[in-house]
Amino acid sequence: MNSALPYDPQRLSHCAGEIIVNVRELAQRGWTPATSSNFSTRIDAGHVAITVSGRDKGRLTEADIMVVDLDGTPVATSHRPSAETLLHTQLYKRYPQIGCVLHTHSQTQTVASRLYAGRGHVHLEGYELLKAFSGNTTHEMALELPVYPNTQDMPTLAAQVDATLDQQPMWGYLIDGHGLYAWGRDMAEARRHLEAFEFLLGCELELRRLQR
Ligand SMILES: CSCCC(=O)C(=O)COP(=O)(O)O
Ligand SMILES: [Zn+2]
Repeated sequence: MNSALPYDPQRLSHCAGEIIVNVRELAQRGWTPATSSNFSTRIDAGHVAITVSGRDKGRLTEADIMVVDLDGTPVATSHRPSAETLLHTQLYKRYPQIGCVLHTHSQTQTVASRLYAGRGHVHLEGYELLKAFSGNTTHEMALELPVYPNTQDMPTLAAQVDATLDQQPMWGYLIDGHGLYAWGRDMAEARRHLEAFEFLLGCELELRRLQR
């Protein structure tokens, strides 16, 4: 380990590479329009690799990934971390086993967040794809995906997320008119959860359209 840094730079390089490759694929699907979205992976118990604020997430390079501690304070960099860093670090702080947090702004996620904001959640039931969420072994179950009001006040939003996590385990949530957060123990699991939410929200929107 480089003694000048409180984290392993090789581990940061690995995390950055993983974010770049995966986010490029998500961006190609149109899930990160207009510099939106943010992404992070855990470096170690006290440090997180996260995207720099305002960067084009479809064209990320290692220079677009920085380090914060679990309070969201930049470490050994003058870059500004994602405006939504607290929504990432609250999960790493609360769950030592969480290794990756992904936030995207696909059209499906955003439209669903608008339609279900009044209800406060999207009810997902009976889908085989519910088994994509770790811990679920059958389609014979229901999952409530929370929808929180959008705000620029991250501590308020984080407090609402924490209040839900006190009541129920979950792998993601929507923010009204904004997008989706999903997470997992590593990039593969977080991405599986993100893709499952995207697919299931698309099914719910299509069902609504057909039932009109
Ligand atoms: C232009 S998108 C508005 C901010 C946002 O919702 C987002 O996901 C990106 O913010 P960041 O600071 O992480 O670039
Ligand atoms: Zn966002």
